Amino acid sequence: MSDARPLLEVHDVHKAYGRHRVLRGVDMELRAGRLAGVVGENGSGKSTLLRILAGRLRPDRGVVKGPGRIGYCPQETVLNPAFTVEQHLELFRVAYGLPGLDRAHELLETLHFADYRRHRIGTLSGGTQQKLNLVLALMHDPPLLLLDEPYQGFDWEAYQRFWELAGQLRAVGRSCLVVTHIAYDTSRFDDLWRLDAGRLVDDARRGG
Ligand SMILES: Nc1ncnc2c1ncn2[C@@H]1O[C@H](COP(=O)(O)OP(=O)(O)OP(=O)(O)O)[C@@H](O)[C@H]1O
Repeated sequence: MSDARPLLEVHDVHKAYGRHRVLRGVDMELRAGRLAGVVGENGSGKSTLLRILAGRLRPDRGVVKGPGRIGYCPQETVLNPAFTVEQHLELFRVAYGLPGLDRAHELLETLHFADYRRHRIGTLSGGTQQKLNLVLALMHDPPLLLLDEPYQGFDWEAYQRFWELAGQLRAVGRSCLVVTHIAYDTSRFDDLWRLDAGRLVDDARRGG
């Protein structure tokens, strides 16, 4: 596959809530096989931007061109507390039109929570629910993943496993865009932007 065209192109995106102008001309290009980060203070508009990129929110102005299939992992989990992990996988399998759950089960192993397959969501810790949230966004193997604070609630081991998984995805040409207010570990990203005053600026503090 040619790498010439960006996987995601964002041009001059604006969004206001009433008079509160949150995004004021966001530009971005993301290529295949990249691990990208957007950092910014609480309330700077990171989740708003991600919702727009995921097609969940309409911008007031501007253009977003992305792949047809996107994996979106919102900050708040969208899980039903009465259903088990496996029932969630089955629901999403049908929604995505997948023939089976091999990839989903592989992801449970990678994130180390296969033992919870028959557990109801209401009995799981916040970190384990977040792992399922990630698997649901990933199980149809989309070329682009939009992850909003994906390691929220993770312990150190889960955090390491998340980055291993992100590395594996990058190696096979998938791209991840991670939104976080935690600005450490930024050397892990190939591309890093800071959302500041409604615009994305290249973050010069990135290491590596
Ligand atoms: N639906 C909404 N209606 C009105 N204001 C909103 C709405 N959603 C977000 N906002 C406001 O827009 C601003 C940006 O919110 P957003 O959640 O995008 O920021 P964020 O950078 O993701 O914050 P955090 O790091 O706290 O998650 C905030 O001031 C927020 O209060």
